[in-house]
Amino acid sequence: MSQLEVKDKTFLITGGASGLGAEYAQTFLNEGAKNVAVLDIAEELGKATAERLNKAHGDKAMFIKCDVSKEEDITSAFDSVLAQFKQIDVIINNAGVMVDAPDMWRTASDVNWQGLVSLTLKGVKYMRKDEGGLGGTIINIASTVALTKSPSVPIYSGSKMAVLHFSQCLAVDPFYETTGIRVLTLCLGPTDTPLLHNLEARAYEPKIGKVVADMVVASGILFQKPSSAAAVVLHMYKNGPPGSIWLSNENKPAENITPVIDRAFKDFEKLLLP
Ligand SMILES: NC(=O)C1=CN([C@@H]2O[C@H](COP(=O)(O)OP(=O)(O)OC[C@H]3O[C@@H](n4cnc5c(N)ncnc54)[C@H](O)[C@@H]3O)[C@@H](O)[C@H]2O)C=CC1
Ligand SMILES: CCCCC/C=C\C=C\C(=O)C/C=C\C/C=C\CCCC(=O)O
Repeated sequence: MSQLEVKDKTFLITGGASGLGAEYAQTFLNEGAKNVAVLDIAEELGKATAERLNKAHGDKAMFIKCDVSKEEDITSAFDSVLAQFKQIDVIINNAGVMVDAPDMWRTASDVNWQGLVSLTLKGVKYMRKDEGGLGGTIINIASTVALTKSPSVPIYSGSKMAVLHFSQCLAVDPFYETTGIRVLTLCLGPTDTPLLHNLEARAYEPKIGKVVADMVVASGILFQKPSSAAAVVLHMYKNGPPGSIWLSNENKPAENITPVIDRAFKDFEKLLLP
């Protein structure tokens, strides 16, 4: 597969006001993206990010306040991006929160899971070639917690496993041949953003949170640089075959882990199929 162009493409990035989403916006504009729409619940931060991007890249970015856990926000933000930029070629479903605490897990699950599903479905409807669209790319952000067992954040981990499985099920052949839409998934390891601050308060139970937060410090787990994650997303966008799943961990280059996941599913099939 030849490399896909970033030039002339319009990106929609959720959770793009700060953290990794803002890093992805910057990276794709540096690569010549035509436009970037930043959707985020954080209004002041989002406006400031769009202003910074516009200063550096000449009015190519816009910010839209959007809480991805709210269906009406997603619909109206999607329509606003189309009204302003006339097209959407790439959606990066990046918005996510890691809080399993009792008063927060439902909202967090709506953001991490339902919001991502909703925007993916909206993107598919708009982009699909078999219904008059131009095709495109949808990048869904999962986590390495979808591949390991994290006892402190089982709800967050479950939502990321759901993201991974939803994306791979959606992409099964002949999805790409029919729609012209590449669905790509990123399993991201610990990366140095505010998501990893205040770890103790993020567990489903404070006692466990303290143990794990201490363990994370004691074990010296590397929090990779946001720029490493962005380099992997750029690589995936340019080179990722439809349905592929990627790893970004410990500042290493992009690794296509689709064969590893497929092998595991083949083992399940051996158990299940006659
Ligand atoms: N930082 C890390 O170690 C890892 C992050 N990830 C995933 O990467 C994605 C981005 O994470 P970070 O940038 O690290 O987090 P972050 O906390 O630094 O930034 C998250 C952004 O999402 C926005 N956001 C939160 N709730 C929202 C909502 N309801 N609607 C719209 N936007 C909302 C925030 O305002 C913020 O701008 C998330 O999906 C996260 O689960 C995955 C694995 C590791
Ligand atoms: C309450 C402490 C939670 C620690 C979770 C740390 C980061 C999770 C962010 C991710 O999305 C995935 C990245 C890395 C996972 C690394 C360690 C997880 C350890 C959690 C556990 O064992 O419960």
